[in-house]
Amino acid sequence: MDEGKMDENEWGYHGEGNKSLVVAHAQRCVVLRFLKFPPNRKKTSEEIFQHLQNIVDFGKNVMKEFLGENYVHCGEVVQLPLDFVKQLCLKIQCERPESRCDKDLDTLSGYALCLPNLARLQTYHFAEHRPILCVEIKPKCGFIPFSSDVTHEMKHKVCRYCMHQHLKVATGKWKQISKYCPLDLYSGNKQRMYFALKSLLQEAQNNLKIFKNGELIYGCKDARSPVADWSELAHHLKPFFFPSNGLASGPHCTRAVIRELVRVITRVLLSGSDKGRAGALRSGPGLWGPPVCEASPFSRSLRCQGKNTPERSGLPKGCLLYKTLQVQMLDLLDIEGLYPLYRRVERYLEEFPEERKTLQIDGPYDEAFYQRLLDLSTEDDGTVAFALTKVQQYRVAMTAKDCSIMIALSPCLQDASSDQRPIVPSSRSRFAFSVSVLDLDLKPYESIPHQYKLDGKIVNYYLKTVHAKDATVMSARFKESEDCTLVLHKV
Ligand SMILES: O=P(O)(O)O[C@@H]1[C@@H](OP(=O)(O)O)[C@H](OP(=O)(O)O)[C@H](O)[C@H](OP(=O)(O)O)[C@H]1OP(=O)(O)O
Ligand SMILES: Nc1ncnc2c1ncn2[C@@H]1O[C@H](COP(=O)(O)OP(=O)(O)OP(=O)(O)O)[C@@H](O)[C@H]1O
Repeated sequence: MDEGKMDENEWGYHGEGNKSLVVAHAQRCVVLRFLKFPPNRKKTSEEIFQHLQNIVDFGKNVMKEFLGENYVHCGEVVQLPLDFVKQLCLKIQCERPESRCDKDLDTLSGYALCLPNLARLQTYHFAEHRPILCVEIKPKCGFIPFSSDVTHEMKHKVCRYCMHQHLKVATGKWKQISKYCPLDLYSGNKQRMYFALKSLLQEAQNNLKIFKNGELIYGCKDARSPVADWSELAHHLKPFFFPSNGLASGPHCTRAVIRELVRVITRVLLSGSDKGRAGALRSGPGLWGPPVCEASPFSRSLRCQGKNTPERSGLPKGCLLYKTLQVQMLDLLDIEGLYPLYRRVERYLEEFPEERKTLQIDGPYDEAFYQRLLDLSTEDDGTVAFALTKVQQYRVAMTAKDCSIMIALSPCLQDASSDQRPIVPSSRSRFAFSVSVLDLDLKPYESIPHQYKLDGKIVNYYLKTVHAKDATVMSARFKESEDCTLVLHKV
């Protein structure tokens, strides 16, 4: 990219989250990722450069080690002409969802991250001419805390995502409770994964997006987004999954196309032999939480039908979901056990503020930082060193709980042999695919008190409202509900 000759007309709005905004180049397979800030909390250019460089270093030295070379794209920090950034910001403003406009794109520093456009496969510089389908999933936390520091029994039964759903609906973030439960997706059991993916398709929230040739075709921007339209989605997907047609339109076609999509995504998620050192994190079997979340409609249904609890995670060790889960499980103590350790570090820093640098709270995220993350001991010897290791592990775990997985699928000819990428078959076609992770920005040290408060809020809300109601009406209602008999298809 020639940073000297930037033209805002060559770039278009691609998407954004809470902390960054992404624009994509119209022809080349690159995106620019800018930081966003609340209007009156601007940072200096130097701070922004350092923040972006930390993101790159953390990706290179930590996440690539844990998740594997091929899944992680760190990109590079680029300096752009300020005029270009200002014009670009004006150009894209009208496309931003209202709910994200509480923060402004950083137009003052001129710094951004330049990354491959993961919605258009991994060819870094030039767009492929083949059509490309890309599914982005933000799977969230895939396990139930196993820490003995957990004080609310409910946290050992219902996963954080399922509990949080109720608070999110109550505060108007989303309109309805999703049937998606991360534990189903991370189960490695094809039927549970199938159910999880279909639930995401029914209620995408910010956990699922689908792009066709780099354009968003499915997924909601905020609670005001129109309801998901499967027939429209199937219309987009039909040429990918049933290229030679022969399938009439209508509900039957829609179901068939969605089924194919879910099967292909399940297969891709279970694939992978990429190397990574997440295995170094594997904790003993006793440390694994229960394999199901009691709030998942899938497991409720099994219980209702008198069937056994599904087995523990059957994810293949090479797959990205497995590795991501291992990193998430660096949260060994749960926020309840971690918070007092954070306070210990805080007290130390209050006394010795100059030590913040030595403790690598704000980086550098180098090899030494990575090595310290591998110490999984939970024996507290009362030292600041122990507290710091757990704090840093927690931050990394939280990062893995909030990252997204991008799956890019490109149809390939039956006899294609030149394609170096792995292939996934569907009933009527085959796809070259790639899997990547995005949003691997290390969670800030400062967010720990917020996490602590939010955790209490989520659990208390769930206990007060949902569970109390559950206890009285749920058992009766569920017996009558059609949810009780899930139809399990062969996958
Ligand atoms: O706390 P959670 O689980 O709600 O996660 C936040 C996400 O909400 P979600 O529940 O996925 O809708 C939230 O996503 P949205 O802004 O709601 O799309 C952010 O990803 C936030 O991370 P950060 O503060 O921007 O670094 C996320 O905060 P972290 O907890 O990961 O710091
Ligand atoms: N390299 C990339 N290629 C293609 N699309 C990308 C890339 N990076 C980000 N995106 C898109 O931009 C969106 C926002 O990016 P990202 O998730 O990194 O933002 P964020 O503000 O850090 O998120 P969060 O709200 O989780 O903090 C993503 O959901 C994804 O659709």
